[in-house]
Amino acid sequence: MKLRGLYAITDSKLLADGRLLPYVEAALRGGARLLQYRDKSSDESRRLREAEALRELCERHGATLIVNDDAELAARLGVSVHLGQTDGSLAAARALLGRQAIIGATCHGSLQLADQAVAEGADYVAFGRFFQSLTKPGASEASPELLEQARARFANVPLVAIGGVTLENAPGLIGRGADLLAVINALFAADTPAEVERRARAFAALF
Ligand SMILES: Cc1ncc(COP(=O)(O)OP(=O)(O)O)c(N)n1
Ligand SMILES: Cc1nc(C(=O)O)sc1CCOP(=O)(O)O
Ligand SMILES: [Mg+2]
Repeated sequence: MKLRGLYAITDSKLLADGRLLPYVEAALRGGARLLQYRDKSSDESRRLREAEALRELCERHGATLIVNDDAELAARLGVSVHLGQTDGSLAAARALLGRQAIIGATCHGSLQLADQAVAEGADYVAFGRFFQSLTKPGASEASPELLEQARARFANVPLVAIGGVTLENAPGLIGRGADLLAVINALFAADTPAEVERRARAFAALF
């Protein structure tokens, strides 16, 4: 499967009070290709329930579900995983999830971390944050030039750009080589599902 396009990431505050499923479905209708379930709580039964519901939505819309941080939950559901630098080893996740799963890795602003992640079998590498992020203001920074360097270095590895991505700054990231734009606030901080769908369509049309 070609990894390119809008990569929507859930947020437990923006998608509270019954918004999770209608807003995610709107993003998928609008063309999001990947969906990351990002929930930092320790409520295991709610996490399982929500992830199962998201898997069903993704299946219906031909999108790929990726669980943030938690390779065991991903294995339980038979889906994919995204791991940060302190979220466990990529090799262990591969052993748990098998060859079919997509395993993504956070590489911050570092080509060296990306080299390591690719050597350990990551299916994509994620760089960020490129801009001010309302969701994760303290995330370490990456420069847009880094994307160009990564593009030149990794011909066949999909590159994800994350952190403060908006419809305004997205074309510059794609122009520098991003294959996937990972977006939370600029997609889901919306008053209605219709607005989420409109934004997702606009992001998807950039590719
Ligand atoms: C696509 C994508 N890129 C980067 C991250 C950040 O991962 P991490 O550094 O582990 O931070 P948390 O998201 O777990 O707070 C991501 N989740 N997705
Ligand atoms: C989860 C996350 N990781 C980042 C990183 O740089 O690694 S930035 C980020 C938050 C992305 O949300 P928004 O689109 O609202 O800025
Ligand atoms: Mg993490």
